[in-house]
Amino acid sequence: MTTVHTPQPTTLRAHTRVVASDDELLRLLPGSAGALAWVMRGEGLVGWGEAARFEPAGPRRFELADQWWREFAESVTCTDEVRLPGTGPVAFVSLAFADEPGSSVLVVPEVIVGRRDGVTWVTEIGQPSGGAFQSVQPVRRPEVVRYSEGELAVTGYRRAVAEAVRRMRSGELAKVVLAHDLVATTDVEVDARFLLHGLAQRYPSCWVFSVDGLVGATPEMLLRRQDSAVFSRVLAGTMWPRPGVTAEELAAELLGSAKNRAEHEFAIRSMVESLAPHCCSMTVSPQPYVLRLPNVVHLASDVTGALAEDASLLRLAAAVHPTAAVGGTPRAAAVAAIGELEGMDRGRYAGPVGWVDANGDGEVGIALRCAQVSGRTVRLFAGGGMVPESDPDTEVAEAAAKMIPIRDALEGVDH
Ligand SMILES: C=C(O[C@@H]1C=C(C(=O)O)C=C[C@H]1O)C(=O)O
Repeated sequence: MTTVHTPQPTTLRAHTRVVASDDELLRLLPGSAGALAWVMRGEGLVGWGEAARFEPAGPRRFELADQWWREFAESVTCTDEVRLPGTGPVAFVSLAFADEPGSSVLVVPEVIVGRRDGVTWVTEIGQPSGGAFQSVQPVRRPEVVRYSEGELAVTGYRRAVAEAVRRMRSGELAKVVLAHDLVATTDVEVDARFLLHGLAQRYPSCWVFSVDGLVGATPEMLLRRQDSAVFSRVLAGTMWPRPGVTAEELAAELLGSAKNRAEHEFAIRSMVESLAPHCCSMTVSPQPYVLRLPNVVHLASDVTGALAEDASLLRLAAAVHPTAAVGGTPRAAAVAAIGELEGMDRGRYAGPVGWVDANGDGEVGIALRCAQVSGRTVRLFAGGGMVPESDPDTEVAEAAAKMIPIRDALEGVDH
């Protein structure tokens, strides 16, 4: 079902102006409820309040989202004194991984504060109650965090991986990305800002995000569109630190691993093949490089393209989602196997998350290293790409390594 909450868009006005502020964007979020963010190294966008919301669902969710946003943005009377990507009205977006149930969300905040190349602006949409800048409520931290199994326990995940490997060895599939969940329960309602602050501090090379309770720090840029230029950072192929192995040795091991190189190749190929029809030229890193994070290292490749047509970010995202970094190869068979073998609803995990502006520009990452926050309950997700050589125990360890960012942020490690 698709639901809309658009309070008389024809009456809405948006005003963007420069503000003299060097406050950290994430520290401006006045409260946890409705906190919206897309920030890396102090730049990006934060938002709060709700001028409009749209919840598309099902296989047409991208198209419905794109259409709604275009119509909404056109109906807003905008005075933009800054004119940069992300100024004027913006929708924060978070789309479901799967077609069913496929609950996705677009939120247009009443207040957006953005920063790019040191320029800080505020956009007010409608008449924000309480004005643009509100007093910031103290950030709550949990004292107790208890973990329990989610919809797919570790034992079930190990079994799902073993079955996927069996199917791939019999030639049914080439790659499939499986995931499982974990539930954390805390003593007080989780403050999205507490997670965001911890993630931003420890993962400066990731995009920290918060959209409608989905909070995380993704290292993977699905697509950035700015005018006719598109960019993607594709990740696939992962190792994690072990005692006695230096960072250099780990990076060399990853680059030399045929299994990880094969996983990476599938992901790159899926991105290139689905983006190429929309581009007149494309370049791909000649060799993957190693992206080092505190918890894991990944094989990474950058893809850039020049658009051949005026396709919005959401239309392009529809074409490339899910890449074989989070789906598999062949795509349709992999998505079907994910539904069957996981037997859980991924929700918006592994879907596109980010923002779009009125020009159709914006950024969407893949919602990874994230959790769905709801009151005192936090549902964490992580997984990995399977190929015929995958080992179930190693895959269980990989998913555990990928849950570290959210676990540390929730437990307040180094806060
Ligand atoms: C599926 C996840 O990550 C994806 C899978 C990877 C892999 O299999 O090596 C690496 C990065 C991501 O594209 C996750 O973080 O949950």
